[in-house]
Amino acid sequence: MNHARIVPHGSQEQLAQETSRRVITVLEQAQDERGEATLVLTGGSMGNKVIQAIANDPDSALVDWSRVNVWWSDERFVPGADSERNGVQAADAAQGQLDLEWDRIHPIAASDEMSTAEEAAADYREELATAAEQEGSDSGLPYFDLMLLSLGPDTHVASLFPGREEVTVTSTPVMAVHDSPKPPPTRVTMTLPAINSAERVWLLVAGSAKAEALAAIRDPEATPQSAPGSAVRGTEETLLLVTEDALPGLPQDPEG
Ligand SMILES: O=C(O)[C@H](O)[C@@H](O)[C@H](O)[C@H](O)COP(=O)(O)O
Repeated sequence: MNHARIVPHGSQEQLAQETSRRVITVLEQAQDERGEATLVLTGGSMGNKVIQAIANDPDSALVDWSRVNVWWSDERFVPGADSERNGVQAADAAQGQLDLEWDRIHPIAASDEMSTAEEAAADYREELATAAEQEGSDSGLPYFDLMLLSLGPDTHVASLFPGREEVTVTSTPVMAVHDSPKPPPTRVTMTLPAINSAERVWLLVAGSAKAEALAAIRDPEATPQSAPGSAVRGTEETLLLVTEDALPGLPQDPEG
């Protein structure tokens, strides 16, 4: 992952707050340039802390939230109100503080809306393609200003797990995942080409429990199959936003 710039932080709180500021800056700039901004959210505890930090950040008023499009890189295929849903956790973290427009929020369909994860994936592909068409693009994907991702302890990102065929798929931007090694077993995920279409990809890596995974994705021998997190890159920028305790060799932060 030599293409990625590592940005260390002293604690998870600092990581959340500084990432919040970075996100706000990107969204603001995108709105200045294009009139709107598009953010792809991630699940995971650090991703939720970032959303919470944005919701509590006085500078979030610099963004016109009614012109922010929100997508997810993956979702657990469970009922819509289930607290395991990344979308439900994101809404809880935002605490109603961000004045988003309902029709710009794009959750992946839940298991009480569609009968299979394949249907939910097809539905998301269509929604993405429609958004792309509205932007005058036939690529099947709208312009993503920023893709936030969280690194799993096994190096997974979104629902792309090591050793699984989903990491090699290039024929579709979104697919169903069955028998996921991490529960719940059924999921819907963006594939690597969709993730890597984003202008900026920022990978959140927090805590000493992620140190091995971080080393694995930075190993020059890493492949998408051995360490999916090693294969993500933005078209303009790839950042590893990390806490120092996830970086071997740097001092440990007792609060991290
Ligand atoms: O769908 C999931 O199971 C989660 O979204 C998962 O992909 C998560 O993002 C990472 O495992 C990092 O999670 P933490 O930040 O909680 O360690």
